[in-house]
Amino acid sequence: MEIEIFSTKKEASKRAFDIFSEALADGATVFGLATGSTPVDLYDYITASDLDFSQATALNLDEYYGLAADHPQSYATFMKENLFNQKPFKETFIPNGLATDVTAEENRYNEVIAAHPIDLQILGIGQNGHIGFNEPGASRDVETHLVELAPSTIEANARFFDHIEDVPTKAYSMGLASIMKSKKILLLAFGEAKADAVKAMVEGPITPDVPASILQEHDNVIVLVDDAAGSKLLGK
Ligand SMILES: O=P(O)(O)OC[C@H]1O[C@](O)(CO)[C@@H](O)[C@@H]1O
Repeated sequence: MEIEIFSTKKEASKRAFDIFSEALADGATVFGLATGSTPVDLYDYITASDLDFSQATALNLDEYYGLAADHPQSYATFMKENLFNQKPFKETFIPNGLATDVTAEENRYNEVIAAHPIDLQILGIGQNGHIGFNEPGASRDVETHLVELAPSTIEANARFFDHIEDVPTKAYSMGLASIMKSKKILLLAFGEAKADAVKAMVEGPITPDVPASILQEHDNVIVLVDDAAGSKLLGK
């Protein structure tokens, strides 16, 4: 794991943009993308750039169960508003939140991932150490699956909804096994609320209690943090 610490979120996001651009220039064609507040500045840099993704494929990590793609809080809508409307990709994939045949949807999305091996995966991290929606206790062997969201995740994401009761309690998510297949991983974390999760991911034992800690076993991971998120790392 390579860790880089920046004074501000903006500087870290600019570095993320540079890594993204280099990957594209080096021939990457499949990008794994994340939602949430973390990658928004990166997406702003991308939409303001002249990078061309018309030959590229995007695969998203997760989608809320029960939300239609055109629901205002769906991750499909988030991606359109923050990236795809301004920067069209050749093709984009995201789990179908309305799919009620869970096994069929898990299999469908696993086939999508198998057909489009991810060159560069962007990740955020939850305050409880989740990546994608792989909550504490998640098995490292699982691919796309329907997740029961942790109460702390529902609370953290309530800020995007009018009422906490509106936050879906489940989501389809790529599994840890799917994420670990990505050729390169770029994880971003900003703000003091992420400091404990970052420390546990980087310096703690590899444990299902901190799903992101499995990234210590991947040989091509870059972690970009701001000072606040990196404040508990040794040597800080
Ligand atoms: O970036 P945020 O909003 O802090 O969320 C943390 C992570 O949790 C998720 O919302 C769950 O997948 C990710 O999209 C995000 O990277």
